[in-house]
Amino acid sequence: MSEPSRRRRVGVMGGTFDPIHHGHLVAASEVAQSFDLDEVVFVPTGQPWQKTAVSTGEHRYLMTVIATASNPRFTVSRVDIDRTGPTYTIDTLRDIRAARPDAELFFITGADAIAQILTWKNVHELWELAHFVAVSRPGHDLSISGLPQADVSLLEVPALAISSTACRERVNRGYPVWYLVPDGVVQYISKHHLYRSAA
Ligand SMILES: Nc1ncnc2c1ncn2[C@@H]1O[C@H](COP(=O)(O)OP(=O)(O)OP(=O)(O)O)[C@@H](O)[C@H]1O
Ligand SMILES: O=C(O)c1ccc[n+]([C@@H]2O[C@H](COP(=O)([O-])O)[C@@H](O)[C@H]2O)c1
Repeated sequence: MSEPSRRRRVGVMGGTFDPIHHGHLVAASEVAQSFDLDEVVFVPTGQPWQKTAVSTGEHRYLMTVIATASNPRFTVSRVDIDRTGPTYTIDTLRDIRAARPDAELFFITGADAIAQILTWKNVHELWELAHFVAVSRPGHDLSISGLPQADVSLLEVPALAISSTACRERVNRGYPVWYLVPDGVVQYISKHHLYRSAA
């Protein structure tokens, strides 16, 4: 008798990625290992409605492509930057599911993002579309109290105290971001003069 075929397991790493840094990449890599994922799709936000003054979607998309290019399991989706209006994860997951109807989805968030999830649009429908994996992040308590235990997992990942905000501020002050972000992203930021006038 043949074994039932295993469903493809796909991680979805949503973020503004302004810029993408090694904290994002380590989080995705650790979840891929722990949850036996076949692919992690990085999805740069289009218009993140809880943030202000972000770089253009094209800059953030291209930096994400550069940062993930060397990992054969990492891909990048344009679904959020190509959709007009504010970015909601409910739409992200519906679009990713439409493109991969047979896949089991795992949405990856940091401790700070999961703490805010009850403010997200249609939060109670999110659990039907994906399993959520909340990863540890320095400076943030990792807790899922108040969230459905069966739909959210916690994962401790190597602590990288890096944020996009700190990277932007460093560039703005003329400090290096080598080794905080991938080398190609350092060069992209320099080539396009990102983060120079406003952090
Ligand atoms: N160093 C990190 N360790 C673990 N998770 C992280 C880390 N940095 C970001 N994340 C998670 O990655 C996702 C996308 O994060 P985002 O693109 O907003 O980066 P950020 O560094 O938090 O940006 P900003 O400083 O501009 O708010 C979120 O779920 C966030 O919690
Ligand atoms: O769906 C929402 O209402 C919602 C509100 C805030 C953030 N999110 C998602 O959370 C992910 C991380 O967002 P951010 O703003 O921390 O980069 C990203 O995929 C966002 O689209 C989603």
